[in-house]
Amino acid sequence: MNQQTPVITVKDMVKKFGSFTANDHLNFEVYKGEIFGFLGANGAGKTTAMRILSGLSAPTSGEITVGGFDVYKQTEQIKRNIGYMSQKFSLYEDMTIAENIRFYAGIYGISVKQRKEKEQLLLKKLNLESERDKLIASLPLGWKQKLAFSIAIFHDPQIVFLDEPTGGVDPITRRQFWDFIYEAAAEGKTIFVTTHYMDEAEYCDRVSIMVDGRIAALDTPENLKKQFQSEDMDGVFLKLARAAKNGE
Ligand SMILES: Nc1ncnc2c1ncn2[C@@H]1O[C@H](COP(=O)(O)OP(=O)(O)OP(=O)(O)O)[C@@H](O)[C@H]1O
Repeated sequence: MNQQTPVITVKDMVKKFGSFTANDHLNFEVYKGEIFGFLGANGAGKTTAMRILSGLSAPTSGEITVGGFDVYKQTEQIKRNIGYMSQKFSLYEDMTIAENIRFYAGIYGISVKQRKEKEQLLLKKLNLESERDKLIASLPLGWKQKLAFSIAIFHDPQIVFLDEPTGGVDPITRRQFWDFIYEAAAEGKTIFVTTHYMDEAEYCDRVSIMVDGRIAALDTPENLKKQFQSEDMDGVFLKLARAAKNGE
C-alpha cells in the first residue's frame, strides 16, 4: 500500500434531504491500494456517501474527488473508472453467467477479443468453466457474490465500491471472498467496502465508523481497539454507539 497517494479525497462533504442531514461534514482520504472499511449502524449515512462517491448522486456541498475526478462535474469519468457491487443489484438473475459478462463488457466498451480472453481467465479462476451457460438464479449465493465482484472489476477499475458484498453467507465463504479483495488490492486497486460484520472490519487497512451522519472514528483496526480499549472491533463499535446514545 502506498500511503502517499490519495485516490479519494473528501472535504466537508454534506448531503441533505430536505432539512435532514444524512452526511454531516465528512472529511477523509482513501489511498491507492488501500482496503478502506466504511462502517456504521443502519441509517448512519453510508449508502448516501457511497452513492455520491460513485457519481450516482450529487452532494449538497463539499469538495470531493474520486480517481482525480470531481463528483459534481465529472460523474461519467468517475463511473468509467470505478467498479460498484451492491448486494442487491449486481447480476441479472435471469441471464446466464456468460450473458452477464457480455452485458457488462458491452457497457464498458471492452472489445470482443478482450472480453473472450478475460472471460476465460475469470471462469477458470472461479472454477465455473462448466457453468458458463447456467442462469445466475441457479447458483449458490457465495458463487454469485464472487462472480459479481469479478464482473465489477472486469473493466479493470482503479477503485472498487462494495456495498455489503458478503451479506447472508457463511464465514468460510466470506473469508474466500476476502481473498479476492486482497488480491485486487495487491494489484493496486483501492477497495471501499461497507459491512456489518465486525470480523471483516479487522481485515481492512483502515476503518471509518459513522454515527448519525458523522464520522465518529477513523483509524487502523489496531489503533481503534487501543483507543477504545476493546479487544475487538465489536467492542469499538458498541462503545461508539453507546456514546452517541448518551449524547457524548
Ligand atoms: N432519498 C432520500 N430521501 C430522504 N431521506 C433519505 C434518502 N436516502 C437516504 N435517506 C435517509 O438518510 C439516512 C441515511 O441513509 P443511508 O441509506 O445512507 O444509511 P446507511 O448507513 O447506508 O444504512 P444501511 O446500513 O441501512 O444501508 C437515513 O435516515 C435515510 O432514511
